[in-house]
Amino acid sequence: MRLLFDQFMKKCEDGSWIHLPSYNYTLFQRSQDISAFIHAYLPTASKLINEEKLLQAKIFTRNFEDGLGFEYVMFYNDVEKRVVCVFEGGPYLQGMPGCLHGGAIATMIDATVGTSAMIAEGIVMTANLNINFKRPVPLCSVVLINSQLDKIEGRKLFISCNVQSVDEKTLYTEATSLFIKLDPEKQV
Ligand SMILES: CCCCCCCCCCCCCC(=O)SCCNC(=O)CCNC(=O)[C@H](O)C(C)(C)COP(=O)(O)OP(=O)(O)OC[C@H]1O[C@@H](n2cnc3c(N)ncnc32)[C@H](O)[C@@H]1OP(=O)(O)O
Repeated sequence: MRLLFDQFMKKCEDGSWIHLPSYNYTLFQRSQDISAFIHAYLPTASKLINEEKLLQAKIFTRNFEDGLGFEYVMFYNDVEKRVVCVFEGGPYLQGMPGCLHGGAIATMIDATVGTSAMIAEGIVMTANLNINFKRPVPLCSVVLINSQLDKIEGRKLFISCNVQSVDEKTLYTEATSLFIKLDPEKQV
C-alpha cells in the first residue's frame, strides 16, 4: 500500500495526478451543512431523518479502526478523467472465508466512481451500479480500483470501473455506473 502510495505521489509531482484528500475528509464538514444539503436536495427524505442522530453522521467507509476496514487513498487524473483508488480491505470486511465481502467491494467501487462523478459535476447520486464479480478478492490484499468517466449526457454521468490486482495480472471485478446530478428543483 505504502509503495503504491509513494509511486502515485511521485506521479503527482508534475501535476498530472492529484492526491485526493480522504481521511476524515467529508463533503460536509459540519452537521448544519448536512442538514442544509438534505433540505435542499432531498426534501422528501428529510421528513424521515432523525436530526439528532444526524449529528453522529460519518462517511460509511470511515467507521473502522485503522487497518480493520476500508483502507484507501484516491488519486485523480484530470486529462484522462480517471480516479484510481488504492484499496486494502481489512479483516472486518470478510464475506466468504478469506475473501472480501462483495458489499465491501461494491462500497469502494461506489466511492471511487462517486468521487469521479462529484469531481465532474458536484452534487450527484448513484442511480445504477452494475457489478460483475469475476474472481474473489483475497481478504487484506491491496487492489487497484480504476474508474473512467466515459460520458456525460445532460445530468447523467456514465462511469466504468474495474478492480485489479496490484500487478494488474488479475481482474477481480468489472462495473458500470450511472450517476445523476441532483436538480434542486426536483423533489427527490
Ligand atoms: C469532490 C470529492 C468528494 C468526495 C466525498 C466522499 C464521498 C465519496 C462518493 C460517495 C458516493 C456515494 C453515492 C451514493 O451511494 S448515493 C446513494 C445511493 N443512491 C440513491 O439513494 C439514489 C436514489 N435515487 C434517486 O434519488 C433518484 O432516482 C435520482 C436522484 C438518482 C434521479 O432522480 P431525478 O428525479 O433527479 O432524475 P430522473 O428520475 O428524472 O432521471 C434522470 C435521467 O436519468 C435516467 N435514470 C434515472 N435512474 C436510472 C437508472 N437506474 N437506470 C437508467 N437510467 C436512469 C432517467 O431515465 C432520466 O433519463 P432521461 O429521461 O433524462 O434521458
